[in-house]
Formats: sequence, structure tokens, C-alpha cells
Amino acid sequence: MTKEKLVLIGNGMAGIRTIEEILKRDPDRFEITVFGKESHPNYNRIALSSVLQGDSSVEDIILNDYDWYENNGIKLYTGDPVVKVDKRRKKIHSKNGIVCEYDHLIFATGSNPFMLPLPGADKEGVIAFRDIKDCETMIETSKHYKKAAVIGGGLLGLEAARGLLNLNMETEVIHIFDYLMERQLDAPASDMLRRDLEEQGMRFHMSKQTEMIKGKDRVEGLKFKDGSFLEADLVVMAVGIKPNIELASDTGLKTERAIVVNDYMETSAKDIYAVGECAEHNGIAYGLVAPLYEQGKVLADHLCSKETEGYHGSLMYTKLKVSGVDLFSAGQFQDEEDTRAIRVHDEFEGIYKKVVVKDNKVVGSVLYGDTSDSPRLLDMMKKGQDISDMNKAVILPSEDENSSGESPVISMEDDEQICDCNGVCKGEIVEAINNDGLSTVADVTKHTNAGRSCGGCKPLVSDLLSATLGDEAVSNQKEPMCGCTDLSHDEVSEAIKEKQLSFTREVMNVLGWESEEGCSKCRPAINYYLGLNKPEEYEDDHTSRFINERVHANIQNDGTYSVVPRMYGGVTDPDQLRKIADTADKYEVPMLKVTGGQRIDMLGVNKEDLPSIWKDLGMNSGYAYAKSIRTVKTCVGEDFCRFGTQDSIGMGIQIEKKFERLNTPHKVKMAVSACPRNCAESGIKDIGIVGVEGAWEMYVGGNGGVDLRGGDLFCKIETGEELLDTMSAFLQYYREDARYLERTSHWVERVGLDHIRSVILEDEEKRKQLIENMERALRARPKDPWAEVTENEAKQKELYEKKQLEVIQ
Ligand SMILES: Cc1cc2nc3c(=O)[nH]c(=O)nc-3n(C[C@H](O)[C@H](O)[C@H](O)COP(=O)(O)OP(=O)(O)OC[C@H]3O[C@@H](n4cnc5c(N)ncnc54)[C@H](O)[C@@H]3O)c2cc1C
Ligand SMILES: NC(=O)c1ccc[n+]([C@@H]2O[C@H](COP(=O)([O-])OP(=O)(O)OC[C@H]3O[C@@H](n4cnc5c(N)ncnc54)[C@H](O)[C@@H]3O)[C@@H](O)[C@H]2O)c1
Ligand code: SF4
Ligand code: FES
Repeated sequence: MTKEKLVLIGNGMAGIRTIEEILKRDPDRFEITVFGKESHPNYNRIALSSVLQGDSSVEDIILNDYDWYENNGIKLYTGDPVVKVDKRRKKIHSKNGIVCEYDHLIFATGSNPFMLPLPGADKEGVIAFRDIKDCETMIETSKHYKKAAVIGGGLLGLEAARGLLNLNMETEVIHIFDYLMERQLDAPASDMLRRDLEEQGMRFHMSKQTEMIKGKDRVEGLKFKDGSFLEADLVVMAVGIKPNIELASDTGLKTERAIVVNDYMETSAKDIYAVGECAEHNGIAYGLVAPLYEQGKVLADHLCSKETEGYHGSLMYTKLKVSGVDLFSAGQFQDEEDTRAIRVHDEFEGIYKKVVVKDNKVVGSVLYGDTSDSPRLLDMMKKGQDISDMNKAVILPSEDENSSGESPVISMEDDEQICDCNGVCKGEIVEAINNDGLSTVADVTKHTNAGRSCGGCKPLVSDLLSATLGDEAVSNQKEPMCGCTDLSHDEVSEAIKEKQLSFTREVMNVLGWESEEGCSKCRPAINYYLGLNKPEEYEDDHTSRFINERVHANIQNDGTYSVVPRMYGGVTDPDQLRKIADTADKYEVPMLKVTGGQRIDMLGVNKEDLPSIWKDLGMNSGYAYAKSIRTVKTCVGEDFCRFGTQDSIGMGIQIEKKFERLNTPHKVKMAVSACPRNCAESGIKDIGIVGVEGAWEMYVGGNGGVDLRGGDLFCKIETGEELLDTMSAFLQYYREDARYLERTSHWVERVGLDHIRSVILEDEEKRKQLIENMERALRARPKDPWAEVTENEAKQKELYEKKQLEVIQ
């Protein structure tokens, strides 16, 4: 039977949740194609706040990785926005020229941040906070500049400001009203919030209107309408959002503030639907995920011909994701003529609670300092519960009545919601815990979606696990490697060693994997642990590798690849440069870029050209795509620099040649500087070497990326030979002890520098063993992967022939 063609425009939270709901209902019904403007798979936009605040990495917040699309037969085009919809022919056109037919078309194009049209708003350093790029810009800016200004004291502005404080920037918030978050809070709660945030170091400029952004090319400050001026190196605008409806209006769909939809998320055009922030239902365009996910369920029912009552609007409720601040706001929280309120205000404890009542029903609430009543109040609001017979103390129990120490989940009814973002009730979670044998919060999230968005409900989920299984069962819980197994990384790696397992399928069978094929989390990890255990015998399973490692090149946002040849120690010569230039000319490589790792990146290469480019270059792979040794950056050192005390280039080249092509749990970057001026940035590398008079200092666990971390001084070593031995022992211990995908920076923090020192510097036996194991691993390394491909026609056919370009990326 031919499948109906379903095209989704917008690879964001609402659109992909709708696809997940469709797959749950009728997985084989549609041939699904997704177009996304951003060059990432679907990620948790909400968690950008936690990336900025340093609690997660970009990798942690991916909701559906590339393999998910592939495994569900979904064709994904990232970095390729739809630019035209031909309603008559039922076709869409993408920016990169892809034309795709549809039977059903979903708009889920979200919103754009609203940028105040101020003079100077186009200067460098003026940004929004909406996507991964914005987040990365803020993190990068904080490395070079000190003063940040956030315009807008709403949810987004305050979460951005907290993140900027964490990045050590002096942070000023400019707000147009005289109290913060006026759309969610009343004056007393807002005052308490402001005081708490001031204590955290935020500074506020209230009732201020920005007139212009000053500066030459880059922002230098803000001028306000009252004539005052504030210096700033970075300006983040967080003054609301504008639904992204340009394409919809060009298509002729009815739009007002957003794309107008009916109760079944149908737009004014046949077979075209809209969900998410770009949709407007009954005059409301929502800007929080809970309503958007409700819309997704309705649209999935409708498209899969399931019975549905339709979408009838949602109650809005929010929490601020700033640590140290407990705040909840829902519904109609301001006093009106026809409302009355129950209030508790404890200035000593910093607690404020207000419940607004209208026609004997709770219609809104603001809680500050203690939000434990929020699930119950929300439930009352949703059910429209009549409270005329209820005692005030039952609606808002006093602290004494509330202070049994018992978690609020205990007294919740089964139909009360625990996860507001995803609409998951207590009963549903308890049933999943009991029926599916769940024992961790991660299990619950995987099975029910509870906790998968803002994460605010995770403490309640954890309490519910304890209440259902008993404290002991839960305290013994560990983080499983992935949803296919209950075993942790350490247990899997240990079992491979103990049982001397030899290949992926065997591991899965012997260790009782839940899914036959494994998933994109466990397969690469198992492949790594197997190679670690039997370096000489194990044959790498390339099907378990991530796409970049499978094809030995990094995929770019437009579907092309980058080629980075190895340049040992960042040193090149005219011959290499000529080869690179000739190859770039021959294959019309659109960009050559010098990388931070001191080599040359050839960007924009077509996949089918990769093998011949590698052949023409005749250089080794730089492994820029791999969980392996990447670069050894060097400064010019004693031969040329008047401060140099050591031969940094020579040492860098020796290190790179010794450890190249070695598999590691995550990428490993190194650097050698010949004096403490540190021109090669040794302080932010996994291993950084610094020359001092008559010796080398070795730093470990540095990271210059999102999780910025200065390396720790590990030891001081006199000879080059001893340095290489100590590096061998350190790298091998990292390879054996760290979990797959754990950077050295996280590993060093988890196990502790003292412990690593005691193993490598104090335990002679263990050090010797580690160095021997490293030598075994180095001897067993495969040859250069580019050379292997250029000599292997079958591989070229399998991986690089043009038809492969159609493969989902
Ligand atoms: C920092 C931050 C924190 C947040 N915190 C919370 C929170 O705690 N709780 C909460 O409920 N909500 C929160 N939100 C809001 C929430 O993230 C959004 O409501 C939600 O992401 C909207 O989902 P969406 O799919 O409608 O839009 P989006 O997630 O924006 O997805 C739309 C996608 O469509 C793409 N697109 C647009 N035009 C095209 C085109 N022509 N072709 C192809 N692709 C296109 C866009 O690039 C985008 O990737 C937060 C938002 C931010 C920015
Ligand atoms: N925790 C959460 O739930 C959360 C977190 C972040 C973002 N979001 C969502 O993301 C979207 C964007 O958030 P937002 O905070 O930008 O929108 P918002 O509309 O909620 O708040 C914008 C704030 O900017 C202020 N403002 C407007 N013009 C201004 C000006 N010229 N100068 C100074 N202040 C000005 C407004 O008074 C308002 O308080 C919203 O839909 C929000 O719900 C939610
Ligand atoms: S690190 Fe020292 S030796 Fe190396 S280039 Fe810089 S100043 Fe010169
Ligand atoms: S309440 Fe946001 S993820 Fe559960």
C-alpha cells in the first residue's frame, strides 16, 4: 500500500512531538519528510537556559538524534528552510532546491525573537536568546568581554541573565516596567524575586526605555530615553517573540498574530495544518510547550483518523528556571473587581502565596519561595473545582500543616498532573513504574515523557519512585547506559572484560539487551569498550559509529563535508600547501579555513568527492571528526621565540605522531607551549604541556569549549622521555576508566585529580601496566582511514557513491 506523504516544516519541539505522537498511533501510515532551518536535529530549546547556565552541554539537550530519524524512516533536511509552498500542486520548495510533494503539510515554524527596532540594533554583539547559535555566541563573548546587558525582565531575560552571571559577566537587566515579570507575577512576588536576584549579583534598571545602541561596529553601550547611559559589550534582547508566519502568509493561509487554526489544527487551506508557537487558536498563540504538546496530540489523532474531542485551549502556567528561585504562576493572577484572593506572606521565610478565586473557583495563583502547592492548585484550576464548601486552610494549608516533611506526591490523586510540560499524571507514572519495572528518573522520562522538557518535575518523579518502590530500591539506582539496558557504562565495560566478550551482538545477547539492534547511545559505546579490551583482535564495527566517524569527515549544515588533513604540531610546508591549493582548485572547494587547532579545513566538499580528494592530497586524516586524538597545537618555541625555553614544536610533533589514530572515550586535544606565556593555549586542553626552565609542566582536564575549564597542574617532568611515558599512562587510564563520551574535564572532576595522581605517579606497578597497555593499543591501531578508503573500491561504493546523498542525515 502506498503511504500518504506527510511533510513537516520546522524541526522544533512542537513539530517533532507531533510526529512522535503520529508514530505512536500509526507508525506505518505516512512517508514523513522534515525540513529544518537550523542545522541540528530536534533539540530541547527550553534546556538552552541550562546550557547557558553551565548545567548541560549542547549534546545533552538533543531530543531526537539523527539515528532516530533514520530508524523511523524519516527523511530529514537540516539547514534547509522551506521557501515556497505550492498549494495547487501540493509541493514545497526548499532553499537548497529540493522539491517535495505532500498529501498533508504541517507548519511548525515556531517564533522569531522580537528585536527592538532601535538605532544601532544591527551592531555586532546585539543578539537574541532563542537557539544554539545564540547560546554559543554568549559563551564565546564571555571569554573576551565582561559587561552584559539584557533588555527585558521577563522569563527569558532573567534566565539569560542568570546564565551570563554564571559565565562571569557583570550582568545588568533593563526592564520597561517598575516590576519584573509583570506578565506572570504581582507586585509583592516580583519584589521578592528582584531582591533574591540582586543577592545573586544581577543589577536592575527598572522603568527604563532604551533609545539607542551605541558603539562603532561593536556595541559599546545603551543610551536610555532619560539621557542616562550604560556601558555594555553584549546586549541580549529578550522582549518577547513574534510567531514565524511569513511563509504561511505567502502561501495564502489566514493569519492574524499567528496562523489561524480550528480545533483540529487545520488552517484555512485544505490538508495544511499548523501546531506550536506559529499557530493561533481562538485568538491565542501560545509560547510554552505544554499547550503546544496538547495541540500535537490532537493533530496526531486527527491525521491518524482517531477519534478526538479537538483542542479547546490551554491554561497557562510557568516556573522560572533559575537556581535558588522557586516561583510558580498560573492563570489569572491579578486582582480584578470580581475576584477575591487568599494570601500568605511570610517575609521572614521569604514565602508568598496568593490564590485568586472567582465564582467559587480557583482561577489563578502566584507562589514564591515555596511552590509545593502548585500541582494541587493547578489541578483545581483545570478541573474548575467548586470550592464553596472548602475551608481556606485546605486550599492553602499553612506551613505547619504542610511541614510533615512528606513529599506532596504522596497525597496527590492519580489523575493529578506531575509533569506539566508533558501533561503526565501521577497514575500514569505509577502504572509505568509497576508494569515496566522502571527504577530511575531516566526510565520514567523515556517511558512517559515526564521530565523531558524543563525538567522541573524530576524531583517529584524521584519522590514518586521512592514512594512506589521504597527508598532502598531507589537509592541503589544507577544511570543506565541507555534505554536498551538497565546496566550502567561501568557495568557493561566490566562485563565485557570479565566475560571476554568479542562483538556487539554477543554483548547484547549475553547482557540481556531489550532491543535487538541497540540504539545510537549504546552501539558506539559497546564498540569502544570492545576495542579497548581486545585491541589486537577486535575488528571495529563501523556501523556502530556516528555518521561523521563512519565517513571520516564532518557533515556540515548544508549536507556537504569538511576535509581536515593532519599537520603534525601545526607545521606545514610549501609542498603540502601546494597540494591543498591544487586540490581545492580541482574540486572547487568553496572555502579554506585555518582552524583553531592549527591546520587547514577544506569546507563544502561533496560526499562523492571525498575519496578522490583524499587520494589527490596524499596526506593523513586529521581525525577532526573522531572520538580520538585530534590536534597537538604548538607555539614556535625556542628555535624562533626569544622567550622559548624548550623545543615545543619538536615535542608537539613527537606527541602527535605517537598517539595519532588512538580511540579515546571522547575527543582529546593537546598543546605544547615553550614558556608560561602559553601561546598554544595549553591551559584549556585535555593535556597541556608548558615549558619551564629545565622542565615540562603537564596540565590535564582543560576544556576550551562550552564547559570552559582551566586544566589542573598534574606534575612537573624533567625529560621528554618521562613526559611521553606519563602522558601514555594518563591517556591509557582515561581510556580505561572514563565512560564513553566523557571528556577528560568531566572525568577528572568525577574521579578526582588526587586519585589520578596516586595511580599514575605513585603506584609504580599500575603505571607500568598502563604504559604497556597503551603500547599494545598503539601497535594495534588501524592504518590511516583515508588511505584505507582510497585503496578499497567496495568501501567507496558502499559509503560514498552519489545515491548515498539521499540517505537521511
Ligand atoms: C531559552 C528558552 C527557554 C525556554 N524555557 C521554556 C520553559 O521553561 N517552559 C516552556 O514551556 N517553554 C519554554 N520556552 C519556550 C519553548 O521553547 C517554545 O515554546 C517551543 O520551543 C516552541 O516550539 P515550536 O516547535 O513551536 O517552535 P521552535 O522550537 O522554535 O521550532 C520551530 C523550528 O522551525 C524552524 N523553521 C522556521 N521556519 C522554517 C522554514 N521555513 N523551514 C524549515 N524550518 C523552519 C525554526 O528554525 C525552528 O527550528 C523557552 C524558550 C527559550 C528560547
Ligand atoms: N521558564 C519559562 O517558562 C520560559 C523561559 C524562557 C522563555 N520562555 C518563553 O519564551 C518566550 C519569550 O520570553 P520573553 O521573556 O522574551 O517574553 P515575555 O513576553 O514573556 O517577556 C518580555 C518582557 O520584556 C519586557 N519588555 C518589553 N519591551 C521592553 C523594552 N523595550 N525594554 C525593556 N523591557 C521590555 C516586557 O515587559 C516583558 O516583561 C515566551 O513565550 C516565554 O513564555 C519561557
Ligand atoms: S609560549 Fe612562550 S615560547 Fe612559545 S611563542 Fe609564546 S612566548 Fe614564545
Ligand atoms: S514539568 Fe517540565 S518537564 Fe515535567
